[in-house]
This record gives sequence, structure tokens and C-alpha cells, in this order.
Amino acid sequence: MVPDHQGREAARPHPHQRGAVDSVIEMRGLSKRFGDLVAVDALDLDVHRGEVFGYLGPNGSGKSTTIRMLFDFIRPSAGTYTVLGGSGADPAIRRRVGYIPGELRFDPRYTTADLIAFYGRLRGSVDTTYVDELLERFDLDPVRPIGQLSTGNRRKTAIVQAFMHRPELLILDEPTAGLDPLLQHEFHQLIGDVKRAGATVFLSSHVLPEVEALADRVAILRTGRLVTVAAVDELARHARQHIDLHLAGDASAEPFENLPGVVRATASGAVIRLVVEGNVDAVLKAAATLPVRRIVTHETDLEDVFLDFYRDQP
Ligand SMILES: Nc1ncnc2c1ncn2[C@@H]1O[C@H](COP(=O)(O)OP(=O)(O)OP(=O)(O)O)[C@@H](O)[C@H]1O
Repeated sequence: MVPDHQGREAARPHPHQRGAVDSVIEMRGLSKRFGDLVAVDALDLDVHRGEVFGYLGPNGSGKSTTIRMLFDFIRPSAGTYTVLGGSGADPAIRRRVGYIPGELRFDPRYTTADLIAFYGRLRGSVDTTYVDELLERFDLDPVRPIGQLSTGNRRKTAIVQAFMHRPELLILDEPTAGLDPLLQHEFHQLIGDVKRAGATVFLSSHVLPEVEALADRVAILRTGRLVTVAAVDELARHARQHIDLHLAGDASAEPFENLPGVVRATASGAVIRLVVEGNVDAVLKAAATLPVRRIVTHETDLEDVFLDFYRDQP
């Protein structure tokens, strides 16, 4: 049992128990109302140690509100959470966490070097060689006042301050917003590096290919509610495949129309176009009875799967 941030006792498996998962973020019934608006609605969510966890959802679905509750910037209307077994507002916990807020509000008079010195003092010992490496990696000039920096350069400062103390947990709210593709790539490399070193990453992002490439699991939020929590591999298995069969003569979609997994089957001229969800076995067996000259498959598109969850569904 561990105390949650409100001092109550919450059940948590011991990390060394056989088969037990060590959760570094736990949310239980976590909710936030703003007047009549339910911004976050009874979230139950665990982020496991060592994973990159993608937190997705349309604008206004409650992602930033969730993250702001984890640091006690705003208080939950109901429910509880723990971050590294305690409160994200506790300075001892904060030293073990790196955070990039969605909205960067640095004092424009300070330089990146000032900020790094400030955060270094807050966090105790910081490896200055690693800080220099990060500054170089993100091509940051540490002596310019933040007020003179472009949006992308401010974002780079936020990345360096979040990673500089090698935190065991990173909570990142749209970290690559405003970064050019080269620096996005550098950021993705950095996430890979810290993951290999054992860190956990909770990543809110609108960049679906980024989440697809980086995340082990994702949660998708819509109007404050979780619509799915799943492993990216598992979602990929449900991703739709597009298969075109080029036949020797005129084609008909009819043999494919009611096959298991076939979402759509159309024919035009000598080509049958199929959209298949999951296993393609039945499609291949049916194709084997036809004079197929060429099969063209298009890469499965996980983005479609994400988007289906984004859209309002009955
Ligand atoms: N301080 C506040 N007062 C009133 N309403 C708020 C406040 N903060 C957020 N909201 C509302 O709560 C809902 C969730 O907002 P939130 O910023 O958490 O969404 P988000 O998923 O992070 O969106 P985005 O992807 O656009 O950043 C929205 O309807 C927003 O207008």
C-alpha cells in the first residue's frame, strides 16, 4: 500500500512481485469539471515503468487537463492519482520527473543558460557534460534571452530542461509542436535513448506517425473519456490493409464481398480493390482460384485506426 497525493492509501502491486507491473502513473476515477463542463471524466489509467505511453485525442479532449492534474497545478474534482507513488507536486518527486508543458511560459528576460542553472539548482546534482551534449544536439544558443527566441527554439529550451537531469519519468505535453523535421527527428532519437536507459515517457501528441513510431501503448481520449487503451502492436493488427488484385481478364468483386475481414470490395476493369481488416487468409484463398497476374498491397495505415477512435462513434 502506498499513500496517494491526498494521503490516502492506494493498493499497488509491489514492483518485485512476480508478474506484477510497476506503474509509475496511476489514475483512479480521475475527473475534472470546469463549471458544467466535464473536461476529464473518471479516468482509470496505469502507465508502466519503462514504456513510452502515447496520450492522444482531439483538441479539447482533456489531455492537458489530465497532465496539469498530475502536477497539482489544478486539483481533481474527483478521483485520485499517483506519480512515482506520490504527488507530482512533491519536490522530491518532481526532481525525478521531466516535464514539458503544452504552453511554455518562460520569463522572456532569462536566457536558456539561466534557466538551466535554475533547474539544475532545483534538482541537485546535474551532469553538466550531458547538459552541454543536449544543448549541442538541439543546436541551442544558451546566451540569448528567451524572449528573443523563435517558438521552435523555446521548445528546444523546454526539451533540454526536461531531460537534463536524466529523469526516470518524462511527462511531455505536445513536445514537438513547432519543431522543424530535423529536430523532431533528433527528439525521437532522444526518446529512444532515454527509453533504452530505462525511463518511462508519457507523451501527449497530435502527430500520429510520431506516436506510432515511438509509443508502446496508447490511450485515446474523447470528450474527457478514454475510448481505448491498447498496445500499438495490437492496434496495428487491426489496421486495415489495402490489397489490389490485377487479373488477366475482367474482374468482379463478388467472390470477396462476404469474406471474413473484408471491409470493402470493389472492381473496376481488371482490378479488384479490397480493404481488409485483420487476417488476410480468406482473401488469399479466394484469390488463388482466380487468374491473378499481380498483387499490390499498400502499407497498413495505423493512422486510420487512430482516426476512427477520434471520430464520434455510436
Ligand atoms: N481553466 C479552464 N477553465 C475552463 N475550461 C477549461 C479550462 N482548461 C481547460 N478547459 C476546457 O477543458 C476541455 C479540455 O481541455 P484540454 O486543454 O485539457 O484539452 P486538450 O486535449 O489538451 O486539447 P488540445 O489538444 O487542444 O491541447 C476543453 O473543453 C477546454 O476548453
